[in-house]
Amino acid sequence: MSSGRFITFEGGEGVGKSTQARMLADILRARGLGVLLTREPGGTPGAEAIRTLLLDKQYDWDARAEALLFAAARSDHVNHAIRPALDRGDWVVCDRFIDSSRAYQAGGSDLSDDAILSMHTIGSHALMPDVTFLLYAETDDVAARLAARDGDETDRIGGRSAPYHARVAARFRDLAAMDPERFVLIDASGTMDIVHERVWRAIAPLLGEGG
Ligand SMILES: Nc1ncnc2c1ncn2[C@@H]1O[C@H](COP(=O)(O)OP(=O)(O)OP(=O)(O)O)[C@@H](O)[C@H]1O
Ligand SMILES: Cc1cn([C@H]2C[C@H](O)[C@@H](COP(=O)(O)O)O2)c(=O)[nH]c1=O
Repeated sequence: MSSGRFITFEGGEGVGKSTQARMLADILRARGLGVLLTREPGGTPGAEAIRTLLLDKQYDWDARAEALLFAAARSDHVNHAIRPALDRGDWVVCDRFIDSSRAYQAGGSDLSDDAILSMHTIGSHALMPDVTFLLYAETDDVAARLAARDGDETDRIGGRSAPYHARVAARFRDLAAMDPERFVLIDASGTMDIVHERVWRAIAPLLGEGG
């Protein structure tokens, strides 16, 4: 019987997911909990290798191949890292998961949500997070953060057009509206500490703390 929780961070490029995932993992560890901090695509040697294939601009995957590669990476990650951690009773804090495939591969292209979820059922036994934080912020604020972090560099998916990323953002919002029990919307504007406080307020009750 697992006592750990599976927490995911979702949202568009550069909105602060990795930062907030790390801050949440730190505060959970400080309370003596076992925590796996991980990311997608990636989190295992095999999935990190697939990440390189997916993000390298030299490859021209079509939408279906791309969705299958994300599902294969997730399958390895779930079966070799996430599921074992949850079975140990650890908390899992993951930077992106299935909702990114639903938003980017289905929302951003012509694949259906059902197709993405079928791949997830085959690859990862349809594992879903307990809580998903969807971070959002003004495009200009995020662009400034990304420019400071990456300069002009983008990867194969991050470098797609503004209309593509707008479709992704709209799909994230739709997913959150369809599943309000699981999703927590987080205003990601303000300092890292202010955003962390918003995240912590939603998690603290799960630990019997006020938040
Ligand atoms: N609240 C914040 N205020 C200012 N800068 C921030 C804030 N949160 C994160 N950053 C900075 O913005 C950049 C992007 O943050 P981060 O890497 O956490 O975003 P991300 O959503 O994980 O990005 P990606 O989608 O590329 O993985 C980093 O340089 C980070 O230090
Ligand atoms: C898990 C997942 C990710 N992506 C995209 C989103 C980003 O552009 C890249 C890498 O993610 P990072 O947070 O910037 O490190 O991959 C995707 O399209 N589908 C997915 O399932």
